[in-house]
Amino acid sequence: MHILLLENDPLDATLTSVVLEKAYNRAVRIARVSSLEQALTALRREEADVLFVALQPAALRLQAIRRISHERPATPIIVLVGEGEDESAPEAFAAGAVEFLVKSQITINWIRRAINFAIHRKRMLEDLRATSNHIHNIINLSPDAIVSADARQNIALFNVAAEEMFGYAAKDVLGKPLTLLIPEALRAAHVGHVQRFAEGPAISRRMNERGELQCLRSNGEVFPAEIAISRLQTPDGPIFTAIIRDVTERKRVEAQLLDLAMTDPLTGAANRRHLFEVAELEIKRARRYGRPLSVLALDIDNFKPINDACGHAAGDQVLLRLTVACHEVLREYDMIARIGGDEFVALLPETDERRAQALAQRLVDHIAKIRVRFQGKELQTTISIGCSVVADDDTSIAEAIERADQALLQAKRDGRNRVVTYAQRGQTRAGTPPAAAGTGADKG
Ligand SMILES: Nc1nc2c(ncn2[C@@H]2O[C@H](COP(=O)(O)OP(=O)(O)OP(=O)(O)O)[C@@H](O)[C@H]2O)c(=O)[nH]1
Repeated sequence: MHILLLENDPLDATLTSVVLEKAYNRAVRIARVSSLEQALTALRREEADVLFVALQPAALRLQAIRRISHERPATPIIVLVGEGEDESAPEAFAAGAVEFLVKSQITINWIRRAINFAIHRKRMLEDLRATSNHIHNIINLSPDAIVSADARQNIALFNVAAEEMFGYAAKDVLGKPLTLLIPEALRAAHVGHVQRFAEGPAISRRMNERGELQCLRSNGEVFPAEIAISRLQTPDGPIFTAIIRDVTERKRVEAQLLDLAMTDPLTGAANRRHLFEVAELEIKRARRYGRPLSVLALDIDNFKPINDACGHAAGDQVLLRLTVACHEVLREYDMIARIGGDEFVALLPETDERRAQALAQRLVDHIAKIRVRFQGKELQTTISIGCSVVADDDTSIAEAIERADQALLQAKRDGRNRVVTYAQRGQTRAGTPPAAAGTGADKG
């Protein structure tokens, strides 16, 4: 056992040394120093198992404890004080001492127990400090924001990821209300959530069914986040810790994927799958309310020569412009889908045969007037359209599209740039002839 004794009263130093030697049957090495600097020099040369600090007056003693525990955090410090100095114990512990003895009360057993306790306690404190540093590092390594709030819902912990996510420095938000991180409109609901959680039996859970919440950055931006919270009971009341994941990017990708799954990448029109999904719902709605539903099958006339003469890129521009033209003529609740190379289908809710034919004719007329500019050239095209109405006994939209296709073929045979409507019993009925395009058509 190696003990360092920092004592500026030589007589007391001798008395303490005698007790220590007796306590350890002389199996102890005691080094005596009388000033803080000497103690530090001795400790730098050789670590002591225990350091006794018995300096007088109290201020000198306190200063020594502070400095040594700062510079030599692993050294267990036992404070020795004179009679009547008991009240200085809390200060000594706060400064870093682990044990406190009054000189006149020292006995052999007492000092042995105090040394054992001091060594043990110091080790525990060191372990605690290492664990706490470790946890602190993990918290700051986390890519998710970790934010704790005290019982009054003031921010008590704000990790590095939280600083980046919310745009605040930890020092600026510690002690501030947690609601700082919640959009104003949701603050009351949030406080309710936390209160219900505080009163409930669970110690950890996701914030709501989907664990999702809207959060607020310092620049006012609202972002979606996934949140899990836990509650820790402490003597000062509960502490709530939230792990917050910014899901903005994930949501964006999800929306993009959803969009990709529903749309044709070249034109942005709906794709076949989406058309069929929407058509199924529209058919149900039309039957339930006894409303008409029509489909148009559209195809560009002589599209191949455009591709052949001007290249595929020029053809793509025509397809794109055709889609835009459809949106210009059709109503907001109509749907236009690209189902093949230059084949489109329009789904027209609340539209009977006459109105479908009129809309189709407007589309044919509109397209005929459009000129698509491509690399200094002006491309002109026309379209042909076949119309059909969804019949009561149709099992899917495919049957109505099939009939519209037959009418479309007839339109092609009749000379293109026109509308033909499929009539019952396989008949087709021509719409407005091309010569009269743009005149006499019902404008819907
Ligand atoms: N630029 C471009 N062309 C495409 C695309 N998909 C298909 N095509 C072309 O579209 C043309 C389709 O031609 P068809 O519909 O068979 O014939 P058409 O020349 O339009 O003649 P009609 O339909 O009889 O009036 C072919 O040349 C295909 O190569 C595409 O994504 N981009």
